[in-house]
Formats: sequence, C-alpha cells, structure tokens
Amino acid sequence: MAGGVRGGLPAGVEIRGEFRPCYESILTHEALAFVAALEREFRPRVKYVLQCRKEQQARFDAGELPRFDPATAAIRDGDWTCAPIPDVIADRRVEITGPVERKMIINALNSGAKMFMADFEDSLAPTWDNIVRGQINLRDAVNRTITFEDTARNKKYELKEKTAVLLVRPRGWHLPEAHLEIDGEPATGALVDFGLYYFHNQAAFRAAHGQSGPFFYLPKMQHAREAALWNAVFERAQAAAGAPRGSVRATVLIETLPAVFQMHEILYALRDHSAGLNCGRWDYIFSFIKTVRAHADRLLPDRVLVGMTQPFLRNYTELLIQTCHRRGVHAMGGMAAQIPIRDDKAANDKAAELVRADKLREVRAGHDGTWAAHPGLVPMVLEVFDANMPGANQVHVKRDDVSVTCQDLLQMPKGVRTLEGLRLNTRVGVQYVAAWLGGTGSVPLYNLMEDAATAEISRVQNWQWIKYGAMLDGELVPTRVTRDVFQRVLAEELERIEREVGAPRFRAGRYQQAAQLFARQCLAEQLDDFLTLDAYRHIVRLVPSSRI
Ligand SMILES: CC(=O)SCCNC(=O)CCNC(=O)[C@H](O)C(C)(C)COP(=O)(O)OP(=O)(O)OC[C@H]1O[C@@H](n2cnc3c(N)ncnc32)[C@H](O)[C@@H]1OP(=O)(O)O
Ligand SMILES: O=CC(=O)O
Ligand SMILES: [Mg+2]
Repeated sequence: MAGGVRGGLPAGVEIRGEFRPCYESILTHEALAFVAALEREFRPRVKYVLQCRKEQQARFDAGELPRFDPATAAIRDGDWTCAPIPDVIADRRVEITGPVERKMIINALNSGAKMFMADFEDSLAPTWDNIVRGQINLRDAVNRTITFEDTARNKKYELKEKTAVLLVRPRGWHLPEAHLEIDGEPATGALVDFGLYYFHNQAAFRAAHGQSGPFFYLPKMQHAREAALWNAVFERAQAAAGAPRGSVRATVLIETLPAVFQMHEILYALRDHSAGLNCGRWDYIFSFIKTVRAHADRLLPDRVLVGMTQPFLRNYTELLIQTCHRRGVHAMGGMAAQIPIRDDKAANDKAAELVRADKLREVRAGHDGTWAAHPGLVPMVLEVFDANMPGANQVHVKRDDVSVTCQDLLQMPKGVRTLEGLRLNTRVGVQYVAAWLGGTGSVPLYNLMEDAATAEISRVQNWQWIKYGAMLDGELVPTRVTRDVFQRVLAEELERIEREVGAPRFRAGRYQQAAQLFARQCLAEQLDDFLTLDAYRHIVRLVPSSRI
C-alpha cells in the first residue's frame, strides 16, 4: 500500500512492498522522485554493465584467463593522482563494519573505531523492512538523534560525544529492489540504497564534516566501466542536490578477480570521488572460483586453508597497496573472520592472536587501515595500527619493490581437499542461508563471522568439487566428490545442525528450505552468479499496488 507517501507517489513509481507508518519520513514524494530520476537515467547503463559481465564470463568459460587490458595501458602507465583525500577521512586506521541495524549502528559508532561502514550488502538480508528501516536508522545516525531501548535487558543506547565517521555500502549492481517499481520494472538496489541515503542526508552530513561527504563503499565491481557508472551517479546526485562536485567520496572494494586487473582504471574512473580501494578478501576468493569455473584444473583446497598468506592473496593485497599509494589514496585492509568467544578464554585468546597477526601483516605491508567485525576487537586492532603507523596513514609508502604479474595473481593456492571441508562448507552454508531467509545477514557460526561473501565461498567450492569430481585427501579408500556423496553429507549435516541448535529452533527456523536452496545451487549444471539473487525471491513480499 502506498497510502502513506507524503505528497503522493511520483508518476511511474509504485511501492510494491508493505508501507508501514514509520516508513513515511523516508519514502517521501521528493525522495522517491530523486531515486526515480537516477533509475531512469542510469538503468540502461546498469543493464549494459551486467551484460558485459556475462560476455566477459563467457570468454573466461571458453578458456581465456583474466589479464591486464592492453587497451588501457596508458592509464596504468600514466602519471596522475586522484583528488586529495579530505581531512575528515585522512586517518581511517580502524573501520568497524556491520549491518544497518539500529542497535548495532549505535554500538559501532561508539566503538572507538575511526570509521563505521554501515552495510546494505554482504551483512544485510535485503528484506524490504531491513532496507527501509536501515535508511531510517542512518538518517537518525547522521542527525545524531538515534537511540535504542532494549526493554528485555532494560538497556538504553545513545551516541557518545565522539563517534566514528559513517561510510555506507549500498548493494551491488546485480541486485534488484523488487518492492519499488519504476516505470513498471523493479528498481536497482544500488540506486535505491544510494539515492535514499544521499537524498535524506547529504546536506546534514556535509554540514557536520567540513562540507565533505557523504562517504561510500562500493562492492563487487568487475570492471572500470562499473566505476565510471558510479562516478556518473555521483555527478548527477551532487548536481541535483546543489552539492560541491567531488564532495562524495567512495572506496571501491577490490573483491572480484577481474577487478584486480583494473585497479588503476577503476581509480581513474573515480578520480574526483575516490577514497581508495579495499581488499575484500572473502568475495575475492568467491570470485576467483567463479571466474575460473570452467577450468577443471583450478580446484581450490579446503576453505579454511585459503588464508591471506597464500601467494595469490598476498600478491593481490600488495599490488593494491602499490596502486593506491601511487594514485595518492588509501589502501584498506580487509576482514579477519574471528570474533570474540565468550566463556572460553583459551579459544578467545587464540582467535584474538589470529586477528592480531592478520592486522600486523596488513599494517606492515603498507595498508592505511583495516576492518574489524566486532567492537570487542577494535582496541586491539587500533593498538596494532598505532604501534606500526605513526602518521594518519602511510600513503607515502610507495611499495616500488612490488612487482606482480598476471601469473602471480592467478597462482593456485596449495592445500588438501577433505571430507571435513565439504561438511563444513555445507553446514555453514545451510545455516547461513537459513538465517538470511529469516532476515539476518551476518551471523556467528563456529566462532567465526559469516556473511554473504563467506557463504558464497562455501557454495561455489562445493559446486566446483562436485562438478569436477574432486578427489578427497585423507580418506582410507579413494573418495571422489559426487552428487551422491554431497547428498549424503547434506543429510548428515542437517541432522547435526538439528542436534546443535535443538529441535524446537530447527523446526521454527528455515533450515529445510535453506538446505533445498543451497543444494540446488551446489548441484546446478551451470553455476549461479549469486546465491543471494536466487535466495532473494524467497524474501520478496509484494502487496497489491495502489497508485496515488
Ligand atoms: C565479507 C564482508 O563483507 S565483512 C563486512 C560485513 N560483515 C560484517 O560487517 C559483520 C559484522 N559483525 C557482525 O555482524 C557481528 O559481530 C556477528 C553477527 C558476527 C556477531 O554478532 P553477535 O553474535 O551479536 O556478537 P556478540 O553477542 O558478541 O555481541 C556483543 C555486542 O556487540 C555488538 N556487536 C557485535 N558486532 C558488532 C558490529 N559489527 N557492530 C556493532 N555492534 C556489534 C552486539 O550487537 C552486542 O551488543 P550489546 O552487548 O549491546 O547487545
Ligand atoms: O566485502 C568484503 C569481502 O571480504 O567480501
Ligand atoms: Mg564483499
């Protein structure tokens, strides 16, 4: 029902999701008109970049491997830099991340981290309610009026005086927003997230941050043409809002294999709006498998063995640092998956040590900052960066020693493939999808943070092993991963999940549905591009539309 849109719906706009009274201040006539204008102008380009992805993948499937594009050598070799970094984000040594959930936003802003990346992406299940409430929460955060009351625990939340600076990550180009139609077609999720946030907050944000911002993180891009599209969106939004050109700044996640060959080009496309690049390691591993899916000789080892010291990942991070520093912008590190473990000091110390080692590696390599998954980790990560990065950043560390070739980026990680790896992928994948279908996009599982990117690794790795009949190491009799082996593992792991979570929670949860969805994806003849695209159909809730 759209009965609550103040000023009525703009022509051609339909709200197909439920309209709750609290949505009124976000889904206004003017805000929807702003989003519709972006959608009308950029929808053809969004479709074009997605079509280009398909064509590029078809070439990889035909045997090509990703490489640096000879046509853009002049950009890679040229002597140019991005626009100077605004003071307010010069020092971003620790960035906490989390979904746009009200209590978590307050906790993250209060965490002591320099920045907070509020996420509509990997860590959010994009139900209509999560999306619109996320916008309400961010608006209240920008205006510093956000509060939360946990009545069950009699606990009140409000902002401290000094808080982290907000960065917002909209959805990737591939995800539609089915609950909002523009001219009869679902809107582009990325433009809805960006458009609503920018419309409601740009002025207040800039007023509070020396006329800089708002700041964004841009996910899952594969090519500089996608960055050029974002750049055009920024130009258009700034002009429409009367905001200074270049006030918006965005950090691009280099989290697909094709994108690592396009880093200079991506920065060049966004050079007036860039705040650097980030090593999105989890999606990068997922994308590595996805990109080489037709190459039977490129099977990855167990997911737990694909760590940041594997040469292909080390090479990617070092090349990213060199690229960013050459162009005068930040090279941000990524997310260690370990989170604090309550009630087990030894395990907690071990997890903290793994995070510390990861952050130490990052700061010593030249990263200007990094991500933390949990407020409990922020002090330790700060300490590591404080001890090793005396200035606000280390953009001056040029890393001219780094020399990385195509082959270095495509080097296969080493390690075993085990039945336990298949089991863990399955157990984690099913539980994650069950949570996602229930509206939660990041969860603690077996003491690790799991989100859409980590779950994707589990899915595509299972698919790859089944598709090519991977031989498992360490079995008494030679064991190949077949469809039957996977089905047996799935049944056993579902039983184990039921034992672990208990029968009542298992029955009330969406585990069976998740298992079906996950299995369909692992067993598909052709690999699906995204787990969440398939799963999205199960969280869409359309209501009869009524135009005002
Ligand atoms: C691949 C990528 O894209 S990585 C980036 C995307 N992923 C993320 O951002 C994940 C962020 N982290 C999280 O979502 C959470 O830490 C989880 C789900 C992994 C674990 O959360 P929980 O089980 O709630 O952890 P836990 O019970 O220890 O939380 C303790 C407190 O810290 C808060 N908290 C935990 N993580 C965060 C966070 N990232 N931001 C803000 N607050 C947080 C909890 O809300 C809770 O608050 P309370 O004590 O006031 O109730
Ligand atoms: O978004 C981050 C990632 O690692 O994926
Ligand atoms: Mg990601």
